[in-house]
Amino acid sequence: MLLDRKSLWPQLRRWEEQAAGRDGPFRLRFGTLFVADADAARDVLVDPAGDYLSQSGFFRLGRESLSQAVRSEASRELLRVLARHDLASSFDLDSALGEVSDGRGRLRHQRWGVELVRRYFAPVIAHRRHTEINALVDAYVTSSVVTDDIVGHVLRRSHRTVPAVRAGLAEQLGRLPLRESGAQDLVDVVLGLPGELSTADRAQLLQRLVLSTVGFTGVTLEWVVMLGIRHGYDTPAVGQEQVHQLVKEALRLYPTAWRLIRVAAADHDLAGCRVREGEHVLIGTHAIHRSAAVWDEPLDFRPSRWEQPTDDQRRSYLPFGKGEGMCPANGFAVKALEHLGHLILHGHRGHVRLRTRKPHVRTLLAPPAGWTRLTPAAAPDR
Ligand code: HEM
Repeated sequence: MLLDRKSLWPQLRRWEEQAAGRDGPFRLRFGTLFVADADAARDVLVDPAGDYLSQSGFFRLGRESLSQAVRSEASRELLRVLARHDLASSFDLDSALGEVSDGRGRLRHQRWGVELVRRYFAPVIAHRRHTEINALVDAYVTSSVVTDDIVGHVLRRSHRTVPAVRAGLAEQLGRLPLRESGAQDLVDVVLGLPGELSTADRAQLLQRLVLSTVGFTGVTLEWVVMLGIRHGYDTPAVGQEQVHQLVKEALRLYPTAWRLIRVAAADHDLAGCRVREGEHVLIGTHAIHRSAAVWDEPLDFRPSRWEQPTDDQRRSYLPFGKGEGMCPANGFAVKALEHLGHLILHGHRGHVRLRTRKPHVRTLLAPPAGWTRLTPAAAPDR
């Protein structure tokens, strides 16, 4: 059911329809509680009563999350690393686009965004001198992030190359000294994490950080560019503010992180529904973002709705989660998307060809299969 190779998009649409007809959380066929209401989602994510296990999608080893203290320190360190780099000035878009296009100059969906963002974030992920680590990160991005998390060809297990990549990263990390003068990249961040962590543990954490950094941002970039082209934003006249609204609206209608999962730590009530200890709760960000009770014409792609969002809309907007597990890099990710989105749309005319109209949903909610072609705008306008 949930684990076959197909896109989960029809399933998501069914859940959205079910949610529209209900007043509160409801159980899915396989028992998980589905939450499609912003207030209930906040109760779970912010969790003032401590009813849920403290979980992290990325700061974890296997299923075991790192302690909240370590996660907070790691998030702070991550933000310090991000602040050290001026990615906007060091990035060469044209050569990156050339490298990620196929032999016929096309950008293939469910792949190109991740490969481009991998290049954009290269100085953040690992310094250029870490040649081996960079080669392993590249292998991980193409084999596992694209294949497992976006396209989803593999059932349950990660791609067969993942253990070898992890072992290689562990070996490389084991050779590096801990930097005394503060972290410069994600390699330093994982090396500096406190606690009894083996190099294999640190390698696993590095992989998850690469997935969060590159996977989510890359897929969102594909949405921004594809929707931007379809709605006429691929013009030298496009402004930063328009791209800002475009990014916000892309993340509303197609939230890359389409669901957040938590496990109940104790029996309790949630929005009138009894939740049992150990039960899984799935917060359907996509359903919250498409609720007709909150958004006018929710299925319409309308960036102008962000000119004056209501309080209710602000509260119901959760593309980066909420509470202690919220994405620490949310502001940074939006800035990167605005920068890249503007660079691409301002400097090119685009053409999109889709093989299907339906988004592709696995771990991430990605654009439909197909491709985008970019043609540089006339020289004086660039
Ligand atoms: C559009 C891009 C992005 C989206 C949509 C996104 C989304 C999310 C979401 C929804 C969560 C919370 C998961 C949960 O509560 O279960 C999260 C957590 C996280 N994100 Fe992001 N993210 C993005 C970009 C980034 C980037 C660029 C980085 C790093 C530079 C990053 C690093 C992290 C980390 C480390 C966590 C775990 C925090 C913790 O558990 O304490 N993310 N992200």
